[in-house]
Amino acid sequence: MGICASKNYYRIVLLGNVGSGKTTFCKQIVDSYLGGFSKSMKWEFRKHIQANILHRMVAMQSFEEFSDTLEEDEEFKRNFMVLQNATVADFDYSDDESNSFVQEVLDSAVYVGEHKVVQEICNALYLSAPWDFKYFRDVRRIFKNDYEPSKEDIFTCRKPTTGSCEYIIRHLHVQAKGNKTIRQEVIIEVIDVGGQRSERKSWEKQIELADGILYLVSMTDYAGKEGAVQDYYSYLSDNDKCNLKYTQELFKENFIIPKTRHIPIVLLETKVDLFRKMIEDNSPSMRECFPEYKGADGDYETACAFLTSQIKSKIKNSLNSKMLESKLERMPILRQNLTSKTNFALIFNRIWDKITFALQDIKSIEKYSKSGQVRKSSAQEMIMKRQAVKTHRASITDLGNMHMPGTPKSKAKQKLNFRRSISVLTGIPINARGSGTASVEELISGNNSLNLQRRRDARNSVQGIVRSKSYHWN
Ligand SMILES: Nc1nc2c(ncn2[C@@H]2O[C@H](COP(=O)(O)OP(=O)(O)OP(=O)(O)O)[C@@H](O)[C@H]2O)c(=O)[nH]1
Ligand SMILES: [Mg+2]
Repeated sequence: MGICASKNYYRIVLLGNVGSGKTTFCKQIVDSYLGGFSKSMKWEFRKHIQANILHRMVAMQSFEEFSDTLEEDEEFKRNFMVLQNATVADFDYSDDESNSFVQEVLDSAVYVGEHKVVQEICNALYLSAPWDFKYFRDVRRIFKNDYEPSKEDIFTCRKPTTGSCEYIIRHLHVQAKGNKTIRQEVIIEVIDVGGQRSERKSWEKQIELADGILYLVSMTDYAGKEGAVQDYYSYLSDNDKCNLKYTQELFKENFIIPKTRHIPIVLLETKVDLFRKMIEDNSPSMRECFPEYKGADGDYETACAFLTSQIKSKIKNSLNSKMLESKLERMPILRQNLTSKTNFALIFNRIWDKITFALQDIKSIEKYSKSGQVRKSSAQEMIMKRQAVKTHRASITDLGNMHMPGTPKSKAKQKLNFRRSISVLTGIPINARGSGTASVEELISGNNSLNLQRRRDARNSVQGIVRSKSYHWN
């Protein structure tokens, strides 16, 4: 019997600094569990996507090359003025397509967006705000009368959260244990809140009602300059920052406050895709940001481990209880690119594995700490059990990869267990042969040759739409 045997309704609150990916996580939930994005939601996204691009274009005036072009190129200037009027007047340009001004704005956006000087600025700034600049590669598609945002556009669209949103889903939790596959249906309420300082007043209330916390940290925050409000969050107030120091402080605050003490916390490091690119391009290099960093340039694995230890070390130094020391040691850590079009139900199943582990573990941590002992981290326990496992990284799961820590034998076993879970979640027999065969990697990516309808049927039979109390987008 799993630990959830006596309970099947859980409230999980998503916490994390601004832009850490809380809402993106929820978009994946809507897409995989709640029937996808409705027409009205897509319409809202369309407006935000277009507005974000226009605001970016107008803000480019501060670049010298841009203002030079404005002076020299009459046509460019005329088109730019159209966009400036549209944003200054906060004109709802996508509301009435028959309006000639609407068409003018759409045409001007394509003209300016595709201009060489704009494209060059975008390329230079890309990694500072990929969620906005990515769209500049596609302005012709986006500024069209009949533009309907793709799933990828929606996952990329940035809109800061105000208030809170609840998503209630039915998830079939599948775990492979030994030779058995354990299935348990759980109803999970996922709560999304805003990360801005002005929004964080509501966190306390949400924490009080939570069974567990999924705490999100954006790995790209390592590049944020101390004290500076980064360009890419231009909507932020002076009190909000996106740099690692601030992110660490915020996590520490929430980790040590009495209200979260007895609540299990799972750490989800997000934007691994961008982080990998930034590390590989040395843009900026880890050493530039942390003089004490000893890893080689471009070494992604070492950079990941360093970042995680930075996040943990800040808390470690301010703990004064055995209970919290154990909790930190044993905190499950996950990594994921939240914008990927992977099969989110499978990813979520792995996340839920960790949450259930943490739910169960918190009780044993409390029991242990009463006797004055610190429980070893789960990885350390594993090391003791299997001498061959040499690194504490065993507790970190890179969700998007088939990253299996441990010895070749234990890896093979984990892979088999994982295949077994997937088999239940997708309805595909583990030993499927012929055209129905799909590798684990293919299943994760949702990219296999299996009949789509068959996959959909299988998914629907194990997951059910419950409801969402509200959305941000309609
Ligand atoms: N490439 C990439 N982009 C991501 C990832 N997670 C989030 N983003 C992008 O980061 C931006 C911010 O994400 P949100 O989900 O809105 O962040 P949030 O935590 O809800 O922010 P607030 O509501 O302001 O607290 C969005 O444009 C996302 O597309 C990721 O894993 N990879
Ligand atoms: Mg949000």
